[in-house]
Amino acid sequence: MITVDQAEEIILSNKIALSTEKVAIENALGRILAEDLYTDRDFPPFDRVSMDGIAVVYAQIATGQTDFKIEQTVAAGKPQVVLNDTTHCIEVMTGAMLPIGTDTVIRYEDISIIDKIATIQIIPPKIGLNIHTKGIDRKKDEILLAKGKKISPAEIGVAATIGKTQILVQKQLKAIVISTGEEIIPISEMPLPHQIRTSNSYALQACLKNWGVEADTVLLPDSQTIIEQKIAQYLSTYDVLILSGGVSAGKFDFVPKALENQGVSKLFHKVSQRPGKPFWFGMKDSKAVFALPGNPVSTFMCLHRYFKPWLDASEGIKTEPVYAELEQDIEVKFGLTFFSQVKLTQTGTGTLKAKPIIGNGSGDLASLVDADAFIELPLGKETFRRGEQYRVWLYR
Ligand SMILES: Nc1nc2c(c(=O)[nH]1)N[C@H]1C(S)=C(S)[C@@H](COP(=O)(O)OP(=O)(O)OC[C@H]3O[C@@H](n4cnc5c(N)ncnc54)[C@H](O)[C@@H]3O)O[C@H]1N2
Ligand code: MOO
Repeated sequence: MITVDQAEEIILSNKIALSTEKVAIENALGRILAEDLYTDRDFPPFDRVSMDGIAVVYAQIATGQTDFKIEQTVAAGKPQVVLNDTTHCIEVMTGAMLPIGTDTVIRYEDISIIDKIATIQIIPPKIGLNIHTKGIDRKKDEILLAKGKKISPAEIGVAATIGKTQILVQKQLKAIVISTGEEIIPISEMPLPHQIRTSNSYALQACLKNWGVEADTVLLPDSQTIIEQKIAQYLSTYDVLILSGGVSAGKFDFVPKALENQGVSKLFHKVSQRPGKPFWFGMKDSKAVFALPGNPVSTFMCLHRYFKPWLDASEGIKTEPVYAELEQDIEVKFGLTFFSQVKLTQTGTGTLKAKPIIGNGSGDLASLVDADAFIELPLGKETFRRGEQYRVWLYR
């Protein structure tokens, strides 16, 4: 049996390459940028008036002049004008081009205007006030966004300002969540006493959706023939297969055998962890197969601990690890890495505190709603002390 770290290393060394496609900017939110974006002009593109008021020559103020005749009024969106007489001023609006010959803008709040004469009430302390200087934010042809970045509303704004109506992004993974088990039924049906509604299909699909992956779902019975047929079909259609159930030692746990028969190379089966010990992972060419143990807490944990880092690696995304401080001691006597469910709170100084939520094992799906994350308590220790910090895998 391999360790959690070994399992992670194998999974990360089997990331897949995603192709690219162009999408309209309106549909680019949450996608991964697949091209570098450059400024097409200076930011801002001209000396931009940043307050409504008058534009003057500062040297005139320095001589003691306070009254300035207004030559004209310039709105934003008008071509640049010229100040004809240095002892005059031009009324300017926020967003307008600074008139040629002027160097300072004085706000309406600091002047009075009577009969087209502006009188300065509050002398500006220096030249250049209230001007957003051409190119001060970014210069033309500077890199704005490097490829590999996840597109948030901030990236949409800068892409829009350089006129990107279409953006090159990574293609989204095509994923399918396959739940196996004779007892598993669609959630729309009324379960008989021996049946269970397929919560995993929906929980996993929702996690994937959160991570920008639209996944299909399917239920399969515990029939090796059907599982094999379907796996063959899905391997030709999807980039990644995520199975739940049928991977442990039971008489009807056909998933590992079915996968291998369909040419999926087993890269490991069983990880020294609780929950999720019977986790199976394999590849067929560039297709990845995560066969997760069916117990809902195991499935959920394995998806966060293994699938998400694999997705990030495949998309070229870097995510920083998050650590939390144990709020109480935990004893782990079973010699496996223990992923304890924890409720997180943040202290005033920013430290995350983790309070263990002890449920009734990996079948206790309801306990997931009481917690926020799994804290990873590594092999090699039996007592994990209050105040010690460990990595957490957040799921909300
Ligand atoms: N002799 C052994 N038995 C078991 C071992 C073992 O090492 N030796 N491992 C145990 C562990 S740990 C786990 S976890 C489970 C995993 O078993 P499977 O992956 O084969 O999963 P199933 O047996 O199919 O299901 C387990 C459990 O989860 C429920 N389930 C399955 N799918 C869903 C779903 N889509 N939605 C909701 N619940 C689901 C299922 O009804 C079972 O109760 O094996 C232990 N046994
Ligand atoms: O992996 Mo199992 O989840 O320990 O019950």
